[in-house]
Amino acid sequence: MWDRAEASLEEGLPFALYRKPDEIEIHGVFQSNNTLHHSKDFTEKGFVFAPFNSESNAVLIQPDNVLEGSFRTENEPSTKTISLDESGKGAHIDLVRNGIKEIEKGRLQKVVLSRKIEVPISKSPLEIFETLLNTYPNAFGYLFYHPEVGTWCGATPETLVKIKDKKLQTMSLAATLPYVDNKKPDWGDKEIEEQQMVSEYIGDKLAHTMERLEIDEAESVRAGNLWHLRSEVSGTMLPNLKVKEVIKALHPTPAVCGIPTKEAQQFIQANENYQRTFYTGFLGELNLRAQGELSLFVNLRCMQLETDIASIFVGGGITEASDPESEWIETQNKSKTMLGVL
Ligand SMILES: C=C(O[C@@H]1C=C(C(=O)O)C=C[C@H]1O)C(=O)O
Repeated sequence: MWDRAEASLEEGLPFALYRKPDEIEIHGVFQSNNTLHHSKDFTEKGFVFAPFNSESNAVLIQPDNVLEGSFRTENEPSTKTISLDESGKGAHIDLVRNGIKEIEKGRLQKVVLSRKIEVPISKSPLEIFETLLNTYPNAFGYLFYHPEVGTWCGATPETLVKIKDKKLQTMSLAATLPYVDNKKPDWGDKEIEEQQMVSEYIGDKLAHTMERLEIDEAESVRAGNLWHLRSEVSGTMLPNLKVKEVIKALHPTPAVCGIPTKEAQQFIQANENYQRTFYTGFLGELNLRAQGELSLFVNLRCMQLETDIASIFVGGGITEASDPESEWIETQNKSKTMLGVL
């Protein structure tokens, strides 16, 4: 599979390699020509790669060749010290301040604001991906390539939605604290409320589409060097509900956009200093195992790889209680997930 991926990179042919959280199998979806396909309604078969902007088309890699292999994780001792760069601090703090002002004016309840960090790289995409798989066995790890889209990889802790036999699973994931050895996180009211907002939003969005819907209590989950708060959400879809409607209801959730969605989207578009493209979009398996079965993840803790440079994308949820300096530190901490594999 690795040779095949290497050859596809050389020949400019699209593919995706991925490993689901806590699994050992690696899957490869390879397309045998370089056409740029899109998914119209998520009934197609393949690997989907969708941008943040829900109005734009989702890219589809057609499964001309599907390969499976296993990957034995070697726990690579992390000898690396990650050096963080303070450039971009002023701009990010201003962005967060503007977000807080907008919330104070009553136009928004929450908005997720992000930035892009460019770093030089010397490793190949496959080398980076291998390190990523070794470093983050609990994440959804992927490497995506399409000559017209670019090369992306990531290790995301967040499920957008899984569907099988009309049973649906998703999650409300928000709030962040750094991981400290042998210590449980001590969540403040700001974090607890921030995550509850996401849970309530998902509940409201899905309620009318489900026969039954359960939202679990929030629990602390570790994602690399970070903690998050997560509630698992599960339900049974109404018989005639289409997958497209579920995705439309869920993407983008306030874990990556804000509340209300449209106003938050507009604020992000007008104020962030770059284009998110596929960061905070979603990706994963579409009808590959069975029609109506999918496993999609939110594109977080990710980066776009170019020949000598990687662009790492990081953001955080802003509410009225946010402190701009802490939000800057949070994005610095989040950047360590990808910096750690370069
Ligand atoms: C936006 C990101 O992460 C999201 C935002 C979080 C937060 O605001 O605390 C936590 C997890 C994710 O839902 C990111 O990692 O870039």
